[in-house]
Amino acid sequence: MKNWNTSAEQILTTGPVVPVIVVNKLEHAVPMAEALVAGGVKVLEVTLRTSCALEAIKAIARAVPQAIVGAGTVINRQQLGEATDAGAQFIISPGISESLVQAALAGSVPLIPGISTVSELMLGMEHGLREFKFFPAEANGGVKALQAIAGPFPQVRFCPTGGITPQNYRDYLALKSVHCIGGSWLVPADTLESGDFLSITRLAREAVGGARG
Ligand SMILES: O=C(O)C(=O)C[C@H](O)[C@H](O)COP(=O)(O)O
Repeated sequence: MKNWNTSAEQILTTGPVVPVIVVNKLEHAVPMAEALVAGGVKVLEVTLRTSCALEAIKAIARAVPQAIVGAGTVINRQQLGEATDAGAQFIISPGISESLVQAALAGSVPLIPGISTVSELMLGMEHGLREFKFFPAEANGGVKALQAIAGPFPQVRFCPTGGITPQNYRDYLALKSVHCIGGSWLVPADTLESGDFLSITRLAREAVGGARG
């Protein structure tokens, strides 16, 4: 039984785009989150790829209550526990494993695992999950592949991620099976590194605006 304090659906239907973020310097975390929120993007995936990622999640959770901050690149039980303790409101994984799903089901925040095959999707569905990341979206066949995979499972919804760009994201959002998309282009490494938070707000605003149009 899931005992999550929110649902994966709630997270993925908050907005059309989820930035996939790599924070290298802790001091960037809060102004970056504020910049994204100012641009209309509330759901933030901070990847556990850097040494300050957990601290970044903690800082955003504390200082930017309008944001819904989650942890990405979570690949095992230990990281799931650490991210939840840091205040992550959801967990995203590039893939799916039995032990990660078990850990998530025993925890308090939603897991959105990555799948790239029908069999992985079925593994998640066996545990009652209905929301998944489709990763790596473009390399795995893009919109066509996702449509084919989703075909037999009308109740399942996705957040495609990996190779999504300002040029192709609307193609994914047009699918009924897609709640939102994930992308790193919303927080470019050099933009964050130079502290150009106005550009981050602009990218967020453009992405949200473009999704509606
Ligand atoms: O870190 C994770 O948990 C991942 O699953 C990988 C990310 O989702 C992609 O690296 C984002 O892809 P791009 O937008 O093409 O840069």
